[in-house]
Amino acid sequence: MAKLILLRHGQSLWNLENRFTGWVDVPLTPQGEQEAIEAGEKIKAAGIHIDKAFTSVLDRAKQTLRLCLHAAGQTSVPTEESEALNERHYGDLQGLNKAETAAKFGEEQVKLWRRSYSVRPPGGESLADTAARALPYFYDKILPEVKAGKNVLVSAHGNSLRAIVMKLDNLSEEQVIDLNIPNGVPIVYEIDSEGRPISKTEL
Ligand SMILES: O=C(O)[C@@H](CO)OP(=O)(O)O
Repeated sequence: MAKLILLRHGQSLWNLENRFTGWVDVPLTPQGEQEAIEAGEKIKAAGIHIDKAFTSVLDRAKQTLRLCLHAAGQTSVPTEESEALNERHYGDLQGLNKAETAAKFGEEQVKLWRRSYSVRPPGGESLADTAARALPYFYDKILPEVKAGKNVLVSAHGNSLRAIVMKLDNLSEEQVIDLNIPNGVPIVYEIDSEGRPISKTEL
C-alpha cells in the first residue's frame, strides 16, 4: 500500500528563539539540520522509497527536504513546491516572542491564536484559513499521487500539517486544539487506492 509521509521541518532559528514565525523565511538551526538528517536515516532504515516530494516555498521546509532525501540516499526525487503548504501566516505576531506575547495578552488568548481552529491572530490566518488553501492543494495535487500507488513525502509546517492531519484523522475543532506536530518526525500513513488512511505510525 502506498505511503504518505508528513514531515514538519527541523528546528528553525525562531523555534529556538521562541518567536512567532509564519511566513518569515528563517533557516534551520544546526539541531534542525540534524533532525532533518535523522528523519532521512529513519526513512532509509524503514526501506521506504520516495517516488514524489512536495514542499512549501519556505527555506526551512526546502532545507529539511533536501537534507532528509540526501540522508535517505534518494537525491533525484521529483519535487513540487507550493505556497499552499506554507506555515499559517501569523500576521502582526510574526517576529514577536511567544512568552512575551502571552505575558501581554494572556495565556488563554495566545492559546486561542495558536491552537484554535477558527480564531485569527491579528492580521493573520486562523487554522481554518490555512486549511482553506492547504487542503485543496492536498486533495488536488498530493493525494492523487498516493492513490496512484506512489510513496509521497510532504515537507511542511506545524499548522499546514495540522490542517492535513485534522482531515486524515477526522478530528473535531475541539480535538485539533491538542494536536501538535513535532519537528523532524516522519509521520507515515498507509493510504488505500480510495485515498483512505489505513494506518498511521511515527518513525
Ligand atoms: O511560529 C510559528 O509559525 C508556528 C510554528 O512554529 O508557531 P505555533 O507553535 O504557534 O504554531
